[in-house]
Amino acid sequence: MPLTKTDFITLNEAKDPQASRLLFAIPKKGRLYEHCQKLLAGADIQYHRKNRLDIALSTNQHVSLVFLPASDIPKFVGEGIVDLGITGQDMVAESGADVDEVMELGFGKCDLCVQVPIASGITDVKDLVGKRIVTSFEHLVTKYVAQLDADANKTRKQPVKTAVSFVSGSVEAACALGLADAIVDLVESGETMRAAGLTPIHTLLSSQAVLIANKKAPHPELTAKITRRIRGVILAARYVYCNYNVARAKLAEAIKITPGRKAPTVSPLENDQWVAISVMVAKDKVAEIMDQLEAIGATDILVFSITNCRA
Ligand SMILES: Nc1ncnc2c1ncn2[C@@H]1O[C@H](COP(=O)(O)OP(=O)(O)OP(=O)(O)O)[C@@H](O)[C@H]1O
Ligand SMILES: O=P(O)(O)OC[C@H]1O[C@H](OP(=O)(O)OP(=O)(O)O)[C@H](O)[C@@H]1O
Repeated sequence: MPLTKTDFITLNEAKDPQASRLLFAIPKKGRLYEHCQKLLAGADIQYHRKNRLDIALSTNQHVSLVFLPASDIPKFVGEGIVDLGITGQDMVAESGADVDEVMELGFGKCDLCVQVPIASGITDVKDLVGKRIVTSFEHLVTKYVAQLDADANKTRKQPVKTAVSFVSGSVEAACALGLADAIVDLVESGETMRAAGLTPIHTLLSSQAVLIANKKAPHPELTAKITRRIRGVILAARYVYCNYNVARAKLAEAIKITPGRKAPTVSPLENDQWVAISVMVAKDKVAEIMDQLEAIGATDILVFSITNCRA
């Protein structure tokens, strides 16, 4: 049985008679779990989780971590049972929960796609009208299909209805098992889809992990502090720190290549024909940028990873 707000309050008050802690929901397993562990460590939210317990009190912040299924987190946050949470945008959309999306976190990226057997030859979602669709995203798909049916029925004498059935996992097997003509499921690398002989014909939404908050959450200062810390960790993961020397005559070109987030730091060298530049560079562009710097004669190009930052 899920823990109720009363359970949390009892637990909090027993541990902390001064004030209740901020309740922060984290996926208890699955694709987002390890990323969340890294985020918490980067934000220095320390805790000790006892074996099999789904609540852990932070030892250095006024926070209780609550480990929940990713699919339940939007509802818990929306209803104010917990104050903050991390889950996928797909889960937020499916739940219909009214939450504040505070920040995209840059991991857990995937698309929710309509997929059909390659052998079916179907290329248009309109051809699924009146057929059977299996999915774990029952609400989103029912809404989507209702619109498809409504459009199709405008021009039909006999109205048709597309059937949507729910399965909780292994959705990709539904067509091969004869349960469905199409499925709606998440796709990242496409490996699962291809292995099941399926092909995508439409994307319902693109998703990534997000930090969500209850709209009337108490503890606004602590929420803002945690948000700032998480933003710092996310930013640090996207950038590297680059240091290099370049001839003063090439400074303008160098700044064009590495403009930095605001502007690069330019320091004089003992040799006044040269300057040293320190600058943040997007991690996914660093190799290209190093090539360009070399091409203008920059030397001693060093790249460092950033463990944390505030920008
Ligand atoms: N292949 C994938 N690549 C990237 N992100 C994914 C992938 N599959 C799922 N996700 C993201 O991770 C979230 C959790 O998915 P996961 O399969 O880990 O669920 P789970 O822990 O089994 O969930 P639950 O037990 O709540 O059903 C999804 O809602 C989605 O946002
Ligand atoms: O495009 P891919 O990289 O293959 O990823 C897509 C798969 O990942 C998710 O399932 P997951 O592996 O988390 O297991 P599940 O089916 O038990 O949810 C999703 O439901 C797909 O099946």
